[in-house]
Amino acid sequence: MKTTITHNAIQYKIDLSKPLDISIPITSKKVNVNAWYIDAPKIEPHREKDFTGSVPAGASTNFYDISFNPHAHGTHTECVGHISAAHQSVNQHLQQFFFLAEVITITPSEVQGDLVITKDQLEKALGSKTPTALVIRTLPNEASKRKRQYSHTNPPYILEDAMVFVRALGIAHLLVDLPSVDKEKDDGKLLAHKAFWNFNEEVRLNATITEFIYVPDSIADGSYFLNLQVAPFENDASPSRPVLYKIE
Ligand SMILES: N[C@@H](CC(=O)c1ccccc1NC=O)C(=O)O
Repeated sequence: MKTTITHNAIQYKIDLSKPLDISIPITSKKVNVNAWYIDAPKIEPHREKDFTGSVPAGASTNFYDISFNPHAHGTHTECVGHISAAHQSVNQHLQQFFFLAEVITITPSEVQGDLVITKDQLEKALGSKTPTALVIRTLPNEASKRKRQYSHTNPPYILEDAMVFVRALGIAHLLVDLPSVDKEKDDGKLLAHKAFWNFNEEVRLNATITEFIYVPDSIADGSYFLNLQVAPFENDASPSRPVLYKIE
């Protein structure tokens, strides 16, 4: 199923029958990807006194309760509500779902014992491109990233001036394969989050950060259309399923 998209007076062809899903699903397994020092998600039959919501247990339907944390347990998209005192819901602020996106690959560099993504690396990878959405795949890119237990591992993160550069380019949606764009233990500074949303000035309410994506090696760097939607929870963050379509 092919379609032509006209965007800023340019025509792009994509094939809707060839979606490239870059989400990590949420399971109740111990090996579910995890960060921020909490247990695995729970997905289990609802239980009342003499009722278990499971067909094998005798119920007419499967009727499962789910308990998870969007920031800790899989691909999720967040808005400025993640760091603001005032409640802000990603479901309210993400109101368009197709964006021109660029996939880039970065090997974080070592700075003072941390692995970081620098402005220089982003500048080189993007060249003259100014997409609305930026998808960053970091190297190494083992498939085990989909199951990694990140707590206390000090994963790579994005430097503040690199994020100022992202904002200045007008990138409204940033997607990364890391648990956070900031250092795991930073005493709450959250410099990259704040730079991205322009937190101390005119806040970019409609801008989003998607964390815990996984971009398989089979997806080449380059330009795509991105379909980005969240489960409609009214919360700062919600599980999401970013899907790329190669521009043909
Ligand atoms: N680095 C922060 C913590 C943090 O960033 C965080 C904590 C819990 C859940 C998500 C977090 N950041 C996600 O982007 C701190 O050390 O206070």
